[in-house]
Amino acid sequence: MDQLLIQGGFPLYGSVAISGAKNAALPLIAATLIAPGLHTLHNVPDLRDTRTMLKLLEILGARWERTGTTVRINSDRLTGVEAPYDLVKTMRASVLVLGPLLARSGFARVSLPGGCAIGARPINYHLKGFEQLGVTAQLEQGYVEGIVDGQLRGGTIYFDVPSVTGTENVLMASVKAKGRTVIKNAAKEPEVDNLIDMLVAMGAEIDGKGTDRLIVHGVDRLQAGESTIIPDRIETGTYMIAVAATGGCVQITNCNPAHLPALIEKLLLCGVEIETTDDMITVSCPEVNGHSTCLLQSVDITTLPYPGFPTDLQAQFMALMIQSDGTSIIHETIFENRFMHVAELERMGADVTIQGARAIVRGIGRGKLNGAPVMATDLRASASLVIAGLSANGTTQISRIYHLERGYEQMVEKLRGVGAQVSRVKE
Ligand SMILES: CC(=O)N[C@H]1[C@@H](OP(=O)(O)OP(=O)(O)OC[C@H]2O[C@@H](n3ccc(=O)[nH]c3=O)[C@H](O)[C@@H]2O)O[C@H](CO)[C@@H](O)[C@@H]1O
Ligand SMILES: C=C(OP(=O)(O)O)C(=O)O
Repeated sequence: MDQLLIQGGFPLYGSVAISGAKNAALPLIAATLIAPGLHTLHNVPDLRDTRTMLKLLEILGARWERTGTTVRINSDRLTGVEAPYDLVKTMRASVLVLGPLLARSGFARVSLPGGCAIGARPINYHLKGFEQLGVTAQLEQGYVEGIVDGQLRGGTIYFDVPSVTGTENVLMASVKAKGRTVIKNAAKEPEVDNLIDMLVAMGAEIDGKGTDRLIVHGVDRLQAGESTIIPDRIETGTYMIAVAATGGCVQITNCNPAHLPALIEKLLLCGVEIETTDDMITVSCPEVNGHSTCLLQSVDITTLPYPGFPTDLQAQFMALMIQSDGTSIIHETIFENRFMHVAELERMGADVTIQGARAIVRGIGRGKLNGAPVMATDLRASASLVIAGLSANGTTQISRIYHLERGYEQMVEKLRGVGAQVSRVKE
C-alpha cells in the first residue's frame, strides 16, 4: 500500500486546475442506463469512484471508452440488473443505479450499502420515494430488490431531510413514470442540477431546477444524452483551505466560485484574501520574512445542506482552525460520526474536544503543528490530514491513502505543481 510523505511548512504558489466533480459524475454515469444509446459525458474525473461506477455499468452490460476527460457510454444492450456487494461495499454511491434500472427494466437488485466511516447512512428515503412511484422493495440476503408492478406511475415524495443521492435516485426513476411526480424538500446541491441538465438533454421534462420542489412530467421515451460534469466544488474548497493554511498565493482555475458561497464567506472572516471571476478563485495570504501576514481568526461553522457549509469540507476546515488564534466551534449536523480525523490531527498537536455533534477547536496558532505518522480513515478526513501535513513542521506520513484516490484526481501532481513537497512512497 502507498503512503504520502509530506515535508510541511512551505507556502503554496502558482495555479491548480480543478477536475470534474465526483459527486456529479457518479449520478450522470448512472443516468446513462435509463435510455439505450451512445451517451457522451465531458469533464469526467478519472478517480477510483468513477472507475468503480463504470465497472458496475460494464457488469450491467454497458460498454464505455474514455478519450481524455470525455467518456462515451453505450447502454444499448443491458444484460444484468444486479449491483453486487463487492462493488457496493467499496462505493456506496453504487446505489444510484437503482433508479435508472427501475426506469429501464422494471427490476433491480442492489446490495444494501450499509454504513461507512462517517455514519450509518441508510437508504430508507430512497426506498420510500420508489414506493410512491409504484415500486415494491424488499430485502433479500443483504440485497434490496425493487420490482415495478406494471408501469412506474407519478407520485408525491416528501423527504424528511433533503437527501442528495435520494433526490437523484427518485428523479432518475420518475422521468419515465406515467404522469406527474412531485419531489418536496428535494436536495438543491449543484450536482442535482447537473443531473437535471443531463436528464433534460435525454428528453426528460423537469421543472423547479435549483429549488427544493421538483416536478417531473413523465415521458414515454428518452434518448442518449450529452452533458458536461460541473467542476468539483469540494476539490476546489480543499485547495482553497490548503492555501489558507500554508500561506502563499494560488489561482484555482476551471472552478465555479458560485458553488462555494459558505466557504468563501467563512475564509474571508478568517482573514484570508479571496478574489473571484466566473471560473477562477485566487486565494492569498501574503508573507513577510517567511511568515504569513494573513491573520487566522477563529470562525465557527455548522454543516448544512446546500447552500450551507458542506459536510464534505468540514474536516478540511478543521485542519485550518486548529492553527487559528482562538476557539472555533465546528457543528456537524449531517453525519453522526464525521470526526474521525480529530484523533489523527491531535497526533500533530491539535487541541480539540468533541461534545456530541460539536467539536471545540482551540487554535494553537500558525506554525505550531508538528508532522507525525497518521492514518487516513475516509476521503475527506484524509484531505484534512494532507492540509495539516502541508502546514506542519517536519515530515507527515499518511497511510491508507487509497481513500484520497476515491475523490481527488492527481492530488500529488497538483500539489507539487504549486510547490508542495509531497511524494508517494511504498509502505
Ligand atoms: C455520492 C454523493 O453525492 N455523496 C454525497 C451525498 O451523500 P448522500 O446522498 O449519501 O447523503 P444524503 O444527502 O442522503 O444524507 C443526508 C442525511 O440524510 C440521512 N439519510 C439519507 C438518505 C436516507 O435514505 N436516509 C437518511 O437518513 C443521512 O444519513 C444524512 O444524515 O451527500 C452528502 C451530503 O451532502 C455528501 O456528504 C456526500 O459526499
Ligand atoms: C462522503 C463522500 O462520498 P460518498 O457519499 O460517496 O461516501 C464524500 O465525497 O465526501
